[in-house]
Amino acid sequence: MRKNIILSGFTMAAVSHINYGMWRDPQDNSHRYTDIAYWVELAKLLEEQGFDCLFIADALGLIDSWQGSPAASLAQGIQSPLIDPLLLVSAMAAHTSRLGFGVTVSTTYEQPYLLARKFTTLDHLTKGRIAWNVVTSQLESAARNLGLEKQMDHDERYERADEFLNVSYKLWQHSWERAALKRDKVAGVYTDPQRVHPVAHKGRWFTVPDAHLSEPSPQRTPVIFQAGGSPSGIDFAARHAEVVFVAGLDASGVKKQVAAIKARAAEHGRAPGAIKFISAVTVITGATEEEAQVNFARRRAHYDLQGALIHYGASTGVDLSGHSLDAPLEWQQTNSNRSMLKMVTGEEGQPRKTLREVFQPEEGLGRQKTFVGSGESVAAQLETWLDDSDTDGINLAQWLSPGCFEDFARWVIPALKQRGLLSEKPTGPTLRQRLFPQGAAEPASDHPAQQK
Ligand SMILES: Cc1cc2nc3c(=O)[nH]c(=O)nc-3n(C[C@H](O)[C@H](O)[C@H](O)COP(=O)(O)O)c2cc1C
Repeated sequence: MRKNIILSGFTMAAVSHINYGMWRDPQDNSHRYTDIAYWVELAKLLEEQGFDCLFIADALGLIDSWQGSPAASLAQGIQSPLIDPLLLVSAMAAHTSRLGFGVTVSTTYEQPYLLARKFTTLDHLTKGRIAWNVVTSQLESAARNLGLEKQMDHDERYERADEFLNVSYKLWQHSWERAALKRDKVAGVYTDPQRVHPVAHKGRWFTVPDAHLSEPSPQRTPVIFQAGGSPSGIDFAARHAEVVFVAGLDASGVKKQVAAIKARAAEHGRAPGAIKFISAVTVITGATEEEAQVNFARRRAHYDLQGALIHYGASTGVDLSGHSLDAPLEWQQTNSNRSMLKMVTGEEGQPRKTLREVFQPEEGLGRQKTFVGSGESVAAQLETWLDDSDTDGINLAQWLSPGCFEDFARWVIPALKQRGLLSEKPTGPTLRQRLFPQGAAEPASDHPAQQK
């Protein structure tokens, strides 16, 4: 039985993430996303209610594949305007002591030497509570504005990501011995230079000859989160991820992805249990079943179906503006997010779903698994979902800000506790030790970060 499920709050530094249209609800606070007090309040709320981390998605360009223009996404606030999530963390860290922060950064447009320093800085400032959600990006608009004519090829992006992480591991794990830090005021020696080593990396994408610029932080390597489930994404996750964020409409589909990643991880020599899995879910709850249904009706009244299609089209590289809601979507090889596309088009030979079935289901809100009901009812549904999908926790999508987290904390968390699903919350000092209570602050010995 699960005794310690992972609770992560899922949002983006924008007025609307995947809660399309909710910003119009008078009770919603997302419009305050440029106010640091908004983020501090959110972090404090999640920490007080026992969440393990705040997971912040990101994108690097405008959402412009709807009729070839960003006009609709700008008008409807679909993931634009958008600010930089990494810059929010230190303020939230200053007001919390236990909450982890999983921040999305793409390997396609960064340099490892610079990004490794940013994560080391945040690991120091959070005292070991930072995680990196490693993505390879999916938007043509990002490529165009970051020096490329078009996106790098899908699988090539993962090859670059693999080298990116290997260089980063050298900087984080192998460049500085902890004993290098003397801090000897009398002798006037801060660092023993003999114990700081150049990483001497020369690869296909990156050249980093020298040592890491920052001293080692509590976790050294941030906890590695990953999201992306194409064959190359699965292989990447199996090698590097410690937490995988899986997407899926049904438990059996998610379970298959989990099994595929676990099997591949074993081939890479990683121990069973080396990777934890979370999936995105939406929860609409209340004091009673009736109140939950009233809240659900209210969310549906604000739900922006076109906004959902605008975002999904941009992520998958398909312009859905001319596509009938009642026609199934055909699989096509795009250079964007392939697992997200397959979620709707299905595998060859499977019955395919229409856009309406996926994005405006009777019982849900958009393409996340949705649970509606009283706290006890949601806790029961969640337990079944975790068992059937073989996942370790949830990434709870923020539908009403911050009301949906408050409702979850008030009604669902006590019911989860009663079921024993939160009965062994670890108190380890770092995020990695809370996620893997048997382990250390630094990555496990079978993780590639530890291989020289
Ligand atoms: C559940 C999930 C969440 C994702 N979140 C992000 C994100 O926040 N930002 C981003 O650039 N890419 C995101 N991606 C895209 C992937 O991380 C990946 O970099 C790329 O688009 C290829 O995905 P694929 O392997 O599924 O084809 C996400 C993918 C999945 C499946």
